[in-house]
Amino acid sequence: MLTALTFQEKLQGGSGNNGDPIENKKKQQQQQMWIVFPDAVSHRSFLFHILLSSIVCFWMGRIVSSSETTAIPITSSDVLSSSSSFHSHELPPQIVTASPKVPWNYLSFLSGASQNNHCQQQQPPAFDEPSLNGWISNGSVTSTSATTTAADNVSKMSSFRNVDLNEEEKEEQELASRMQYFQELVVHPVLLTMKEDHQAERIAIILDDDDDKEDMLTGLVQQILNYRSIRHIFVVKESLQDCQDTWTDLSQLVHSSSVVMECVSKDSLSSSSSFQVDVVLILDDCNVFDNHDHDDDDTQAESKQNNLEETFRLWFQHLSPGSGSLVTCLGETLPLHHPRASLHHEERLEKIDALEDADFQRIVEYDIRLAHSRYAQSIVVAWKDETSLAQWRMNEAQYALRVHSRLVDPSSSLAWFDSATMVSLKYPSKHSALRFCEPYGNHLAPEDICDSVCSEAGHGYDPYIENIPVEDLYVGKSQAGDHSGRGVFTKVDIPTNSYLGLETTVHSIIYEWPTSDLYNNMLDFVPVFANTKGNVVFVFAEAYGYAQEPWNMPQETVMSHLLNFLNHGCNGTANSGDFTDVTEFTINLDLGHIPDALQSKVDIPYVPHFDRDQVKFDTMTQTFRPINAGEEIYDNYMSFGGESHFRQMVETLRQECSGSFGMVEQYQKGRAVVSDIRKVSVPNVSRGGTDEL
Ligand SMILES: C[S@@+](CC[C@H](N)C(=O)[O-])C[C@H]1O[C@@H](n2cnc3c(N)ncnc32)[C@H](O)[C@@H]1O
Repeated sequence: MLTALTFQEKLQGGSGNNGDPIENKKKQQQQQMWIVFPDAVSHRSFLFHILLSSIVCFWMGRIVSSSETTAIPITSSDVLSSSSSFHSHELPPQIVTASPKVPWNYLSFLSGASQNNHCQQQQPPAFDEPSLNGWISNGSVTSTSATTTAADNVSKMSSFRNVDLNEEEKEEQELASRMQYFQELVVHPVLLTMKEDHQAERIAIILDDDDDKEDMLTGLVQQILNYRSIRHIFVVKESLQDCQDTWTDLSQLVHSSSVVMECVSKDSLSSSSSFQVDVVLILDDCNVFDNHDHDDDDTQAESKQNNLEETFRLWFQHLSPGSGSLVTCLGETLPLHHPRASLHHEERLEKIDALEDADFQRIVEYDIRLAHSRYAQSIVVAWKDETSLAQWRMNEAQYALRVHSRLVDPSSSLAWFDSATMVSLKYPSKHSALRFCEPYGNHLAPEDICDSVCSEAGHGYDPYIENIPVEDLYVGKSQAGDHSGRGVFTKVDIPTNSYLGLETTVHSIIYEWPTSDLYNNMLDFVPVFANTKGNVVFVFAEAYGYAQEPWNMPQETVMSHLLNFLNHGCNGTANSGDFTDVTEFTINLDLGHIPDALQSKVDIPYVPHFDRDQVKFDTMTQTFRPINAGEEIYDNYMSFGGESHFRQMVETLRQECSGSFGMVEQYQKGRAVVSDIRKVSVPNVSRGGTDEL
């Protein structure tokens, strides 16, 4: 059993809380919702609104002052200052009955002070002044969410230019702004990319006990509370005693939701086997606001490394199976020429090593650029399972949908982060990619990875490799076999290692994994779809595309232009694409997995270079033999089924190379409908064909 102090239990009864967090959050929003008149609203109705609000507030004040609750002489500041000495027997009887564990800040909610604040919020702001109570969304309606302090931070930021502040206040606001930026960029990427059926309910935060970390912790909790799925937040401290300082602010944040906040000591954590969370944020090593680098001596560095491994392993055990993820800081991103860069890089890789050693299957990093700092902070996200990284690779609209559906109130709580920000974070920095293959001590990347991914062509396409434009190619009757249909030939001599039609392959049609997933589901669950015209999209991918699983989820790519018509070179006659020293007839199908040479993914957890360049690798075709003018260009189809259909792909090739009809050929000759093809053949198997030119 975990030793833990529960400061906040579900508030039921007295608070009007019904136990459903979404309902409660909505209810609170409704309580705090206020209307901002759009510019188009006439001045007269605006004045009318002020008048109406004043009358309502006046009467509300009368009602409140005559009620019992105003007898409680507590204001927000009273509450804050008395937090550590609070005892439940000091509560007025009626509230104790309502909820024995009610935090006393609930009293301020009931008190006149709180009601008055509510009324003040009803006052529409003057048009030429920044809002101090919320974030104006599209000039029409706005609401403050459960995380009012987050909205306060935003409004503080918005008042930078307009309000006459002294230096100290300006500095304070700037700090709040920077903090919120960091908090948003740490919390949202990981929560937004949790799998749809494994959204985060339980989350743990580890921060050290520096004074300035208290505000950081409060802000992180505010951001986390934005998520409808969150049920339980654990704050992990050295001892339970350490929670005392921050607890007042924190419990205030969750007071009206049914999220449970709990303080957990590190000791109790290591002795507990039942404690499970979906996400852990380990931010005690983040150097966000001071710019000092703490140089460790060798012994310190070694023990730090051992601790890291232990910590990560411990969290690996406590993370929920399937989708558990860990977020931590990787350190500053120093420029390559910086005098401390090597040492720094060594430290970064040690952390990555520790994560890999703790069994994390996929690791990505992204940079948070802090205006005041010389360099960026690298954040690393590690997942227990290898398919989670695919969630990190969605498009802007998909992220936007998630922001919309997962957050209670994105418009008032997010000042910096949105779906477009997420897109900008989904690729690791060039800095980390460049550094990855550099030899530092024992942290060399595996040699084959360096050869195939890092050093091959650097970033982008290699300027020293010749590109043969599609104008130099033509389509003719293939010489691959009787039923091989059309093929691609060259008008010019092509040297070994040339690119083919880069100018068109960059326009390849990529069915990203969510799209592939969608149409495969449609075919599985709505079989009639296979015989509709809509299925042409599927036929196109099946007949002319090739599969990859760069992030362990199958997706298809179809080349544009005439390169679509490249046929497979049977019996090792391929002269472009993947080079293999085995053929479809000699390859060992009992391997059970696709050979490394045909892999479209790199099977180690952390590969920033590949992550950045994946689309390039998937859309690029190069020759590996010289090809003379007039010769047919052959591809190597053996990898086209991806990992999941590797065996079926090779078996299909064996048949086609023995003279049987290929998929599109059957389709075009009317010998099969696609539903049959899907049954007898396999998804992603072969490119189509016809012998009728
Ligand atoms: C991408 S298409 C290639 C262009 C195709 N030949 C056409 O005319 O549209 C793939 C199809 O070509 C056929 N094909 C490719 N290579 C072949 C080969 N070596 N022998 C027989 N058929 C082949 C298969 O039928 C496969 O479905």
